[in-house]
Amino acid sequence: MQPVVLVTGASSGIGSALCKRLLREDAGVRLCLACRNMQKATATKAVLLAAHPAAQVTLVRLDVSSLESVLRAASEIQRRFQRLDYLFLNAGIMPNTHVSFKALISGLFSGRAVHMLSTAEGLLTQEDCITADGLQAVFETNLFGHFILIRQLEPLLCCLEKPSLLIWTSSSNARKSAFSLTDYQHSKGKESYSSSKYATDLASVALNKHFNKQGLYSSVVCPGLVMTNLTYGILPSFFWKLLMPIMWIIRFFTKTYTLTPYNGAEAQVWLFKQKPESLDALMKYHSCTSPMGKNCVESQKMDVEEETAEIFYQKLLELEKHVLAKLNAPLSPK
Ligand SMILES: NC(=O)C1=CN([C@@H]2O[C@H](COP(=O)(O)OP(=O)(O)OC[C@H]3O[C@@H](n4cnc5c(N)ncnc54)[C@H](OP(=O)(O)O)[C@@H]3O)[C@@H](O)[C@H]2O)C=CC1
Ligand SMILES: CC(C)CCC[C@@H](C)[C@H]1CC[C@H]2C3=C(CC[C@]12C)[C@@]1(C)CCC(=O)C[C@@H]1CC3
Repeated sequence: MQPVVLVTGASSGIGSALCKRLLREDAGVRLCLACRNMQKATATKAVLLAAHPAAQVTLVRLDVSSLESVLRAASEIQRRFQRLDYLFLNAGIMPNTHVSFKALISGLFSGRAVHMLSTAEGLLTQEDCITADGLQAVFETNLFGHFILIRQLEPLLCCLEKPSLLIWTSSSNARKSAFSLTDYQHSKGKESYSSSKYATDLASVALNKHFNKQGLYSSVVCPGLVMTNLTYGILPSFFWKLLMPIMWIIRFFTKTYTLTPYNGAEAQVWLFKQKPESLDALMKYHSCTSPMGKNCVESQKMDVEEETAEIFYQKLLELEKHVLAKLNAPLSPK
């Protein structure tokens, strides 16, 4: 049986490159692109089919920042497929971002320059907003919408005979100090992206604890710094083009400047080839690119405590109960 793979945010950047690479690995995969913009999704599908005319590529409309859309997409996916082998939780936003050039310049002359350039620690702030569901947009898009999707798709994901794998696109910008259990949506701070990505790491750890015995595994990847619409929202694309020679030089000091979506998808493609049971729940898998442009994957232990992950998971379940009751929707399966 050919694996069924669903990718959220497949219409551009890392998600779209991942789809291309998955078909190159195994032209028989049954690929479902879950996207909010059907025009962009159709264009991506056409590109995939041009390279692999016999490929099985379908589309499903999914806006992870709308619970109604998530519930509709989940029931459509359940109608179409009997199981899901891989679920790539990749859609993400980093809206209204400001770069602190003062921190950048002083950081460049400190002993932490390489760390700063690979994690963006202390460099970025965001202005977040509230969605129609009454949740913080970055939290709902990057984490909670995906969490509800997983919970709704449990019947397709939990099978002891054949394990399934969740693969979250996290970030080197995930930071413990940006996250708080008392304000896990990050409504008060200005680092909603860092907080949402740290929350992703916590959720993945907790999902492993609760679902491994049911045949569902979860892993986290970090694509490195990649030129996509997300990064073009931080600085304009012409600016990035000017910076390109500097970024190639930075590659001599850190392998995290993967720069292209193809390179950025390395860890996701690597995970696709692993046995879910063989993965370490506490590791983050990083896409890396050498100065010569050679790709590899490196694993690094996450800065996550299992007790915090469990408390956060219980909070996510409480919020799920609350929002589903508001929508008059049945609770996800136990
Ligand atoms: N670029 C980078 O340097 C890094 C990126 N990442 C992560 O990689 C992931 C992919 O981002 P990247 O490829 O860089 O950026 P892109 O902006 O190119 O891709 C983001 C994708 O997510 C989709 N998306 C955004 N909001 C929603 C939503 N509400 N519902 C459904 N889909 C949505 C976008 O859809 P649409 O095309 O309609 O906008 C797009 O397909 C993100 O999770 C990001 O945080 C992590 C580390 C570094
Ligand atoms: C190349 C430099 C001389 C100048 C670029 C400075 C900053 C704009 C960038 C330095 C580190 C970058 C970074 C990201 C965005 C751009 C930087 C802040 C990310 C936050 C993008 C999204 C992620 O998920 C992680 C990236 C970490 C590094």
